Amino acid sequence: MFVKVCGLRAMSDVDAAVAAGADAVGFVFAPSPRRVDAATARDLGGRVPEGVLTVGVFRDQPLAEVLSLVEASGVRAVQFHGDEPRSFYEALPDHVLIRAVGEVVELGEYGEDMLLLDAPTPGGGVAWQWTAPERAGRWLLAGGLDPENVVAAIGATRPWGVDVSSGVEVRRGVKSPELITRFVQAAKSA
Ligand SMILES: O=C(O)c1ccccc1NCC(=O)[C@H](O)[C@H](O)COP(=O)(O)O
Repeated sequence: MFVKVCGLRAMSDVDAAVAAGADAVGFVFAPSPRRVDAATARDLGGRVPEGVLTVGVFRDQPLAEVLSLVEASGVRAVQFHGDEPRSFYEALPDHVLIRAVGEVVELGEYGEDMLLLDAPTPGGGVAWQWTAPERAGRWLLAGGLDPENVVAAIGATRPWGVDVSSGVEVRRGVKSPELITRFVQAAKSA
């Protein structure tokens, strides 16, 4: 089970995610209470071992801004959370690409490496009618997951991976190392 913890802003949270066995850590560059600048993402990403993916999260930002933040932060993966066209994906041939969608689409349509099936409001902490795509593949379930419900959610949809943000926070934008640890361990045990 691939586990991504998103919206990290503090070293203690990155360390907790890595220690618990997370496969990816996300830094939000889109407008959000969780937004970080490129220098912060670079510092946080520098704490992460080679095998853990650092992901920059964007939503409907201009391509020039995306490319500049990706370069300055050094993230190895990019997650598009808006209506970014295919050309945005084509502009990043050397990065792992995650396409966030609100409904099931064919994996790889835009050249993405993974799909992320999410609630309509990203990072909103609201569970939706979790549904699995008909075809298996590299897709992540997201939206309202937390340490208490992630095992059942995985059992119901059998995703390739899961992604969490609000469910490991004590308040919006403030993560809890303890909740991060519990979430990653629960997802890995499912
Ligand atoms: O987290 C945000 O504030 C955010 C803002 C704009 C675009 C994407 C954003 N987050 C994307 C994520 O990957 C979240 O982890 C995912 O939507 C799940 O969020 P949650 O329901 O809070 O667990």
